[in-house]
Amino acid sequence: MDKKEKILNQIKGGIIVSCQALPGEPLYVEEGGIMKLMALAAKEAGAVGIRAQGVTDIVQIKETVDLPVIGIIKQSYEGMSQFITATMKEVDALVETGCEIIALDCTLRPRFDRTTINDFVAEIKAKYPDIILMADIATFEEGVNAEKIGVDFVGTTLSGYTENTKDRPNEVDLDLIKKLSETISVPIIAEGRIHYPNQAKLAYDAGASSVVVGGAITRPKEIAARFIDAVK
Ligand SMILES: CC(=O)N[C@H](C=O)[C@@H](O)[C@H](O)[C@H](O)COP(=O)(O)O
Repeated sequence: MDKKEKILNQIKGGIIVSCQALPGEPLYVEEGGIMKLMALAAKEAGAVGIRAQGVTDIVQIKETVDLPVIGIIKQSYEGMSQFITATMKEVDALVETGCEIIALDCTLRPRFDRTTINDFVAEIKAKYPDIILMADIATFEEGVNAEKIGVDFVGTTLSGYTENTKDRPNEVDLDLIKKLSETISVPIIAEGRIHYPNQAKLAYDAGASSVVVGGAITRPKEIAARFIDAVK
């Protein structure tokens, strides 16, 4: 069994917990320390993988739990909408951490340097032939394109967060999961706006191979707000 197949088997059918806090969020600590504990809690609960942001958190999480890690680096660049692992600089840093999968923005939005996502993925694969990539996409067309350029997983992460998808309901995009899973053969990772356990189940019913849940587990401010809004 090759590395990719092994990871797919590890994460298939389970819950990957996204453990992220960015500067400005209550659980963000520059020197880390919090997200590795979130990852430990996730692992003890039976999570099959972790998604994490930034070198500090990824390294600490890898020292704490022996689960496959999907690594990203969020970095904004002027004049560019992409901010999840947007350039080779972030890919290089993620490879260095040893995270098993690297996720990157694979939307078809224009890029600041006038390159295309197809060129960028080709460049990454030429530099790191064994790399395992997850494409974070927002639309069906982007998922189809991501398979064509040879990514290993397609994630619905960005549905609802781009100009042409911002009107979609604030919940998991089951239609996108279903349509993609009926069309492409690359495994689909359902991610984004899964707030309740039954939505994770519905994502599987729609054809996902794996499911990422973030804020509903690891962002207490978001969870508290949901309760507070409900009783207003
Ligand atoms: C759009 C964007 O920047 N998404 C990020 C991607 O890594 C994270 O902020 C999300 O928490 C993650 O995708 C999990 O989604 P949710 O927290 O909704 O379960």
